[in-house]
Amino acid sequence: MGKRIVIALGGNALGNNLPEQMTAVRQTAKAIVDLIQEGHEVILSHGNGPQVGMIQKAMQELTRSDPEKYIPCPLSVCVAMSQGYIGYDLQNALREELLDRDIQKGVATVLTQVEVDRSDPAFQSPTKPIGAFMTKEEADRMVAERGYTVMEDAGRGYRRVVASPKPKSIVEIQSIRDMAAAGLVVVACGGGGIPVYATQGHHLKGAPAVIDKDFASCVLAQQVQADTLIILTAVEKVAINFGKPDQKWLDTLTPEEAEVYMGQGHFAPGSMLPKVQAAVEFARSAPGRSALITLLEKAKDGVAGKTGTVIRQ
Ligand SMILES: Nc1ncnc2c1ncn2[C@@H]1O[C@H](COP(=O)(O)OP(=O)(O)O)[C@@H](O)[C@H]1O
Ligand SMILES: NC(=O)OP(=O)(O)O
Repeated sequence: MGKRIVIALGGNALGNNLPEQMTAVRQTAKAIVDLIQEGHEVILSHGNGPQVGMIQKAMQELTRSDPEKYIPCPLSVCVAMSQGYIGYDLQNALREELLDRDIQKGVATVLTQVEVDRSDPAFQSPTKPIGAFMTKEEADRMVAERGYTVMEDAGRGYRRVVASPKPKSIVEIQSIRDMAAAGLVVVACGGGGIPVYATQGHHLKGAPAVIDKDFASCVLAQQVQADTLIILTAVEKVAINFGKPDQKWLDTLTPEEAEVYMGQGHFAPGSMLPKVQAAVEFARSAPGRSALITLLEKAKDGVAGKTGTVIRQ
């Protein structure tokens, strides 16, 4: 029987630049349409780290070129632009793949706002890497010239980091539910959602942050009553002792086991840790719910129980 599945797409599903994204989304669309063809209802979310960094840098260069003509562009607006641009490529790749297989199904991207807490301590300590990788020298220059906060990102180089508050609720959730109920493939909560907080009355104000897409996808999966949250990334399974001689790939994890491993530092912060945290929170949110972490091209096998790491009670 078909399941309702929320799929969070990681960086390798989108690539790091415009041409890479155009190519990557074709493979991504094939993996997703495989699941749709098997009768599953799919709601998609995706990351935006490289893309939002690129957009933000471009907007900043514009302002630097003529500060009187081009006023600074808030980070929340850059997130909205990244949702539009990534949604555009995903929508088209999915549309094409569905038509090629004679599946009559619409695809729609929802520009999604996600509420955060204005007093979230994350605003005071940036942790979310965005944009391209830099050498130590490039990073030092950006700190001096632009006032960036930079961090070393999992042994891969230096990146700018911005605040990443926790998602509380999804503003457009009813529209997402309605569109999914109407049979559309919905792309929502891209880049973790446009971070906003409530001010006076019904007004929502954009926040200078990038929400983690795995945490936002967990909220989305709960709020659409999904059966499964699938986090697609660059590894087939989650490991303990990752990258060490005694590395061990995990087929299943209970929330309790995951907590023990988290406490022992097996999952890297900013990469595997938020995925495992999101998977645990979803698995615990209601009986019968499970999360799967696997490779994009293994999504179908993972849903069939043949591979990936499954997190369930
Ligand atoms: N314990 C672990 N098990 C598996 N992968 C891990 C682990 N710790 C860190 N990783 C790394 O985390 C990466 C996934 O994180 P990241 O690349 O940030 O995700 P995304 O796919 O969302 O862009 C994997 O490709 C792997 O290199
Ligand atoms: N917003 C977000 O989590 O993006 P990445 O997955 O690209 O880091």
